[in-house]
Amino acid sequence: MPQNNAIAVEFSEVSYSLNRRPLVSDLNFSIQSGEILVLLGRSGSGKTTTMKLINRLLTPTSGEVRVQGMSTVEWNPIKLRRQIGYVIQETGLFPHFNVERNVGLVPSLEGWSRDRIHQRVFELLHLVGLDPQVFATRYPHELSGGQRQRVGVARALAADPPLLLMDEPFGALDPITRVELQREFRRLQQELGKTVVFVTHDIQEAFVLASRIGLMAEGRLVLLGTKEEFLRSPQPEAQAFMECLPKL
Ligand SMILES: Nc1ncnc2c1ncn2[C@@H]1O[C@H](COP(=O)(O)OP(=O)(O)OP(=O)(O)O)[C@@H](O)[C@H]1O
Repeated sequence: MPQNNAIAVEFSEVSYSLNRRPLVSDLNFSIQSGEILVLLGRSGSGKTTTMKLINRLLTPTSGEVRVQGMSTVEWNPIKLRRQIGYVIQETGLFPHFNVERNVGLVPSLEGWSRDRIHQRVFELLHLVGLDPQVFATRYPHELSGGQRQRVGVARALAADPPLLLMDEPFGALDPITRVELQREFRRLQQELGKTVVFVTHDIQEAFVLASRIGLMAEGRLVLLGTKEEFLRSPQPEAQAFMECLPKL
């Protein structure tokens, strides 16, 4: 179905308002297949809203978001979301399902056989660095925060979606586990070649992960470019973020 192999997602003149108050405005940008686009911005700048416009948790007030060349409002929302893995800070794991059932959820909704699901879950747990023999039967409350995030990533990858949306997935972790997961995630992404949109307000995380950084301020995309372009930019919000770097 992709009409343009190079472009996974395209925002065209997109604005979204709630009670006439614009939450994001005039978004015009494309996400290339296989890149990690990091949306960076301070709290309330519109990052999550932008993300939710991709998987149609929100629809634009004006303009169009195209996924694989087709407007999100033309997609069947269920089919659209099956193309898109979603990882959020709280992971959204079901507390009464063990790890195997949580990771195998989408494949089971898609009608895979039990054997195939079992095999896939074990493969994915390996991939995210969890021993399936140890973790498959555990429940979310029996895991550390970092382990839960790994399960969240495994679940998002389960049905092999081409696109991953990750909203502050490592935000609640201690700094060492966080850096570890960032590095592993980057390696995993290179290996699997997924397109990733990653939301953070941490400039260091943006620099570790990004193919390109999209900087948001007050609901607008004020800069979109490589790390080098970001470093050279005179844009005041980019400068403000860079001033945070030495403190780290
Ligand atoms: N359901 C809602 N009702 C009212 N205002 C909302 C709603 N959702 C978001 N907003 C407002 O929209 C703006 C953008 O929110 P958004 O969650 O996209 O920001 P963000 O950059 O992801 O922030 P954070 O880093 O704190 O998660 C904020 O001012 C927020 O208060």
